[in-house]
Amino acid sequence: MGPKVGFIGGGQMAKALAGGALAKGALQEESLVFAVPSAKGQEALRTRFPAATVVGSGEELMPLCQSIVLAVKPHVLRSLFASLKPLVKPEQLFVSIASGISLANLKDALGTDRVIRVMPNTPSLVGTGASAVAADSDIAADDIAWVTTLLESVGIVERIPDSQMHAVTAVSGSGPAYVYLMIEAMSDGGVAQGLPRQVATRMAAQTLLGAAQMVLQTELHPGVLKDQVTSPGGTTIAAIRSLESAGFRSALIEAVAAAAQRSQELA
Ligand SMILES: NC(=O)C1=CN([C@@H]2O[C@H](COP(=O)(O)OP(=O)(O)OC[C@H]3O[C@@H](n4cnc5c(N)ncnc54)[C@H](OP(=O)(O)O)[C@@H]3O)[C@@H](O)[C@H]2O)C=CC1
Ligand SMILES: O=C(O)[C@@H]1CCC=N1
Repeated sequence: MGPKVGFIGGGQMAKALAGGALAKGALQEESLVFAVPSAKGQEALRTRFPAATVVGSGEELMPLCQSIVLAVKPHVLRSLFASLKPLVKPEQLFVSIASGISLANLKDALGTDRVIRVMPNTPSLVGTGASAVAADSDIAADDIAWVTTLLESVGIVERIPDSQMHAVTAVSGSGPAYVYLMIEAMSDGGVAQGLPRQVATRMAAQTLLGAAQMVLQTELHPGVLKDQVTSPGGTTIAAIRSLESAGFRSALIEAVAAAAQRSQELA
């Protein structure tokens, strides 16, 4: 068994990352330690990860782990810094997934330079995550490699400067929610046209998946791919005309701007 990997926080995102990495063999369940305060949360983690260690607080977890993922809500993390800082050892690596807390703040609050900031997203659970990694230039190559390998086991990874974290949070961190909204709405449209709900949702979801794969695999501009679907005088251009008049593109651009602004406010 390798060095222990701790998760302070065991909610949606910690479970998505740990579950996805376990499924790909990038982490071993016996090496995992989770810290969550509630008995209910602890029980859920013991059921989900029976070979992992579950403790009640970050202070208990700290001495057990070599690498520690900070996976609590940003305001909770801020409240934990004072109790975690005295327990930090120079050999420990910290990986924060909390939105809105900069690398500089994290390093200052933890009293160590061995900090990497990551913005993952929930599709990591099924191996199709999109994660951005920010680290200062003095971070060891081994530390970056460990985090990158972990995240690549659950999806794609982009290295970005810390200053772009608000933008990435708005596009890929929060982005799955926008896509679920679109799938739900397309499904509603299908139901309105007489399709059974299950058929409509499966067709809508697979259509988004297929279109996304076309963008990633062909590397063609999305506009070129859109033109390939759009026959002159056909059904698709009728739908696009309707979407444009409803401000579909502008709504998405403004949604990303709103999320980025909220990320800045939370910082
Ligand atoms: N959800 C998402 O799509 C994404 C989230 N993030 C970031 O990930 C972080 C976690 O988000 P998410 O997983 O959604 O949050 P959840 O609300 O799902 O989980 C929060 C977890 O924190 C635990 N917790 C609360 N207080 C403490 C404490 N004092 N010590 C240790 N653990 C505690 C909770 O335990 P209990 O249940 O016992 O209260 C729970 O397990 C956030 O900072 C968020 O910004 C980043 C990218 C995407
Ligand atoms: O909504 C949030 O604040 C978090 C950050 C990115 C996704 N969920």
